[in-house]
Amino acid sequence: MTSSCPTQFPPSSTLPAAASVPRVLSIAGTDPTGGAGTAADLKSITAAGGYGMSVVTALVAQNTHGVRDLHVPPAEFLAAQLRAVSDDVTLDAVKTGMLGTTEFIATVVAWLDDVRPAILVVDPVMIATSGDRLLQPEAEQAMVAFCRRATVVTPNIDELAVLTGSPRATTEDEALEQAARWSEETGVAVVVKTGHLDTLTVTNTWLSPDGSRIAVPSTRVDTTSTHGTGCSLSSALATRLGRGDSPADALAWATDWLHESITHGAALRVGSGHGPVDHGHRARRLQAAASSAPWIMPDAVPHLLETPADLGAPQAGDHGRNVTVPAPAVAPPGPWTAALWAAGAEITAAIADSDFVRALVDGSLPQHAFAFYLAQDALYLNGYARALAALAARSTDPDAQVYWSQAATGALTEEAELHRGWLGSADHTGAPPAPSPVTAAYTTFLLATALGEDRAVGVAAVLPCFWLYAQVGAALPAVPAGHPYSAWLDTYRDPGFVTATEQALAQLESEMAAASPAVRAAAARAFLTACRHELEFFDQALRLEPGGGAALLATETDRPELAGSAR
Ligand SMILES: Nc1ncnc2c1ncn2[C@@H]1O[C@H](COP(=O)(O)OP(=O)(O)OP(=O)(O)O)[C@@H](O)[C@H]1O
Ligand SMILES: Cc1ncc(COP(=O)(O)O)c(N)n1
Repeated sequence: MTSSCPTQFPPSSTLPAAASVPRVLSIAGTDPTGGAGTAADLKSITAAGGYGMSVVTALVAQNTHGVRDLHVPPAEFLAAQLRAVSDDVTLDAVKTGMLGTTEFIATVVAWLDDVRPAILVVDPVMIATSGDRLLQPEAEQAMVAFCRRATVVTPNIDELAVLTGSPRATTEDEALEQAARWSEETGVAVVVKTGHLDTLTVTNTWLSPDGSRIAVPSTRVDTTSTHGTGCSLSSALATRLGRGDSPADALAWATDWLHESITHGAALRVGSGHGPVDHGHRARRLQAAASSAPWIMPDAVPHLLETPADLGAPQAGDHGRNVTVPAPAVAPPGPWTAALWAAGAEITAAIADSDFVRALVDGSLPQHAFAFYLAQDALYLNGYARALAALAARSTDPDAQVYWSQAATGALTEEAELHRGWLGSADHTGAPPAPSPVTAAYTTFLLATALGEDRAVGVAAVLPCFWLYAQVGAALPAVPAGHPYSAWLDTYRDPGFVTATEQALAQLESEMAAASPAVRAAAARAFLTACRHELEFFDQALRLEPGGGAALLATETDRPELAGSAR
C-alpha cells in the first residue's frame, strides 16, 4: 500500500523537546550482512548517542563479497515512508546514503522542500567497495545537484571526482583543492576523506565554503574490514551535529570512534570478504569499564600466606581464567615477588593488550586523550610522591629510608618536569586540571595504605607503578620518524627507572619475608589492587569524549560554521 494516510497525531515538535538525544533519520539502502547501508547507519547513530530511524530506498542482496541483486520499491512508497516519519517525528538530522535513481533523488528533494531538517549530511554513494554500482550512471548529475542542498557532503575520492567534474585525485592536496573549489562555488561544506588514497595517515578534513579547514588525522589500520566505513562516518557525523556539536567536535568524535570500530572489525569474524567494522566496540568497552564488580574477590588471596606457593596460580582480575604469566622485564629478586608477579598476570597482560597502550604505541591515540593522560599523570605523581615519603617516614632501616625518600623526590622531579615540558605549552588560562575519579581513587588508596596499613602492605601497594611501567617500557617497539608520541615513549626507556624498580622489588621481597602470614596476605591484596588501579589509570584517557561531555542541543547561532544550512 503506497497511499498516504491523513496525519492523525501532532508531530513531536508540539511535544516537550527531546533533551539531548538527537533524532536522526537515515535514508539508505540495505545490507543484510549488517555492515553497510541502513544497518550500519542505525548502529552508528546509536553509537554516537542518537535515536536512529530508517527509511529504506532499495533492498540490496549483498554480503561482504559484493552485491547479488537489487529490489527497488516504487518511488511512491519511498515518499510514503518519508512522510510517515516526518508527519510524526521532529528530525534533528538527516543522513542520506544510497539513493539509487534520479526518481528517488527527486522524491527525497520534494520531501526536503517540505521538511527542511537543520542538518543534512549527504554521503553521495555511487559505487560499493566491491565495485558494484549503487547509483545508476544516469543519476550521477542528479546526485551532484542534490549535494548542493547538504549541510555537509562526505564523498570518497572517486565520488569527489564526479562531484567536482575532475579527474580522480591522486594526492590529498589535489583532493582538498577540488573540494575547496566546489565548496566555495556551492556554499556547502565537504569532508574530504583520504581512506582511498595510499597514505599512512587517513585524514578527514572539514572544508568550509570560506576556505577554513579542520583536519582530523588518524593512523591507517591494516585491515580488510572497511565495508561500510563511509556510511558509518556520515551517520555518526550527522548524529553529533544533530546533537549540537561543532563541526570540529563532531568530526573528531566520528573519526575517533570509527577508528576504534575499524581496528576491532576483523575480530567479529563476519564474512570472508571485506568485513564490517565493529560499531559496538566502544560501547562494550565503556560498559565493561563501568562495571561495579569487585576487583579482587575474597578468595583470590588466602587469609594467611605461609609460603609463596599459597598464593597459587594466576587468579586476579574479573574472570579467574587460566592465564599465561608474561615474562617480567625486571626479574623478581625472590620467591615472594615471583609469586606476586604470577598472581597479577591477568592484569599485566590486560595492560599490554589495552587499547590505550596499543594506541600510544601505534600513534593513533587522540591528542585530547594524550593531553588528559599527561595532566592526570602529573596529579598522580604528586600523590604517589606523598605515599613514597610516608614509607620513608615509616622505615627504620637506613637504606630503606634513603631509598624511599629518593623515590619520593624522583616522583616530584618527574611531576615538575611534566609541568615544565609536556604540560608547559598547555593553555594556562583555564582552570587547573582536577584529578579524575580514577586518579583520585588510586592516589587515595596509595596514601591510605602507606600511612594506615603495615609497612609491608604499603610497599606492596606502591610497587606496581614501578614494575608495570617498566614492563610497558621494555615491550615498546622502535617507532618510525614522525611518530606523534616518540619523545614521550622514550621516557619509558629510561634505564634509571629499571634500577629504581629493582630496588623497590628488593624492598618488598625482604618486607614479605619478614612479615606475618596475615600481613603478607594483606600485602598481596594491596599489590593486586594497585595493579588494577594501574590498568584503570592507563585506560581512563580513552573513556573521555573529545570536546567534553556537555550534551546540549545548540541553536544555530552557536554554530556559525553551519549557518545557511538546512536548505
Ligand atoms: N584502513 C583504514 N584505517 C583507518 N581509517 C580508515 C580506513 N579506511 C577507512 N577509514 C575511515 O573511514 C572513513 C571512510 O572511509 P573511505 O574514505 O574509504 O570512504 P568510503 O569509500 O565512502 O567508504 P565505503 O567503503 O563505505 O564506501 C575514512 O575517512 C576514515 O576515517
Ligand atoms: C546499501 C549500501 N549502501 C552503501 C554501501 C557502500 O559501502 P561499501 O563501499 O563499504 O560497500 C553499500 N555497500 N550498500
